[in-house]
Amino acid sequence: MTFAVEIRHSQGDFRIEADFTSEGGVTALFGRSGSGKTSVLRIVGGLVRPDHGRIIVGDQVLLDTSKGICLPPHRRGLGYVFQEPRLFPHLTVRQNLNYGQWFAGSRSSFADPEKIIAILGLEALLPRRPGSLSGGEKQRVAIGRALLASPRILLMDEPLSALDEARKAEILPYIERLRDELNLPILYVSHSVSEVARLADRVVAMADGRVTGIGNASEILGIQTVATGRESGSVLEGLVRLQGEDPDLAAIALRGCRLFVPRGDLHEGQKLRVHIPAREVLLATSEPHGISALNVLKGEIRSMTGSDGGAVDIALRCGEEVLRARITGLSAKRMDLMVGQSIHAIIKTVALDPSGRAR
Ligand SMILES: Nc1ncnc2c1ncn2[C@@H]1O[C@H](COP(=O)(O)OP(=O)(O)OP(=O)(O)O)[C@@H](O)[C@H]1O
Repeated sequence: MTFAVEIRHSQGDFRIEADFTSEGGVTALFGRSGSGKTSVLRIVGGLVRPDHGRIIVGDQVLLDTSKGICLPPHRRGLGYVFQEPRLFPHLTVRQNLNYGQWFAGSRSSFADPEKIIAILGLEALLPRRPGSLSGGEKQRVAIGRALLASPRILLMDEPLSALDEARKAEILPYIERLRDELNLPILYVSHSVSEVARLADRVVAMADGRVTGIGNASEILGIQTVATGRESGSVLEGLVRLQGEDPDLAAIALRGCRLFVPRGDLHEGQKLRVHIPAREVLLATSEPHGISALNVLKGEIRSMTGSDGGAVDIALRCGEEVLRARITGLSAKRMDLMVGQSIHAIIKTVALDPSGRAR
C-alpha cells in the first residue's frame, strides 16, 4: 500500500514543511532531536491538525484541508507504537492483544492474530502480565496490539529508544520480520543511524522542520550533512554466507567484496544491512600485515572533501561498493592522498556488529 504526505504547519516559531511518498515497506523519518519528526507523525496520526495538508493512504484520504477533510484519529485506521509500551498493567498479554483486536471493528483483518503472535514471538508470554515482562517483551506486545487493530499503516515513534542496547538488538529482528512478512507500510521515527540503516526501505531526512533528502538508506545515511558528524558513514547490504571452517564468523557477500562479522545468530542467505561509521575506517597506502582487524578491503579513492573541524571525508570504491572514511586533514596530507590512488581500508570488526547497535 502506498501513502503520500504533504504538510504545511506552524507551531509557535517552528515551521514544518514536509512532502514525501512511500511505496510501502519501512519509511524512516530521520533527523536530529527537534527536527520535527514526531510533529509529522502526530499530524499523520490525527493528533494535530495542520494549517494545510493532504495525507492519503492507499485510496483513503485521511486529510485534505483544501476540501475540509480531517478524519479523527480513531477513523484513520492507524496503529501507533510509542517509545513507552503503554500496556494495561492489570490485563494479561492475551487480553492486551484482544484490546487491539477490538479496535479493528468492522475493518477486515489483514493478518490473523495467531500469525502476528508467531511473528512477534509472543506465544509464551500470553498468560503473563506486563509487570513481569522485560522492556523489549513489553514493546513487542505493544507492537502486536497495534497490529491486531488491523491498521492500514503502522506509525512507530522511536520505539526502541527507551531500551538498552541488548534489548534493542533482541527486538530489531522482529521488526524486520514485520517489514518482510506483512504487507503493511510502516512510518518509523528515529534519530539512530544504525536502526534506520538496518530497517528502512526509504529514508526521509529532516532538519529544522523541512525535508532535506529522500532516498534509500545508503544514499541518505552516507551524506555527511544529514547524519551527525560522529555517525556519518556507509550503509552496505549483502547476503550472509556462513563460514564452514569457522563457527564464530560469517561473511557478508557485497558487490565485488566481502566483510567478516561475528556469526551471532545470523543464518545462511539472510539479507543484512550494516552501517560502517566513517570514523571506524582506517586507511593504509600499502597492504597492512600483522594487524588484528579482520577486514582489509582494497580500493581506490574516488573523492576527498574537507569537512568541519579539519577532517577529510574520503569516498573509496571497493569492488562495486562505496565505503566512506573520515580522517584528519593532517593524516591526509602526510599520506599524500589523492583521488584515483589505490588504498587499503581497514575496518575494525566491532563496527560491523550486525545487531545494528548504536555505538
Ligand atoms: N505544540 C507545540 N507548540 C510549539 N512548538 C512545538 C510544539 N510541539 C513541538 N514543538 C516544537 O517543534 C520542534 C520539533 O519538535 P519534534 O518533537 O517534532 O521534533 P523531533 O525531531 O521529533 O525531536 P525528538 O527526537 O527530540 O522528539 C521543537 O522545537 C519543539 O519544541
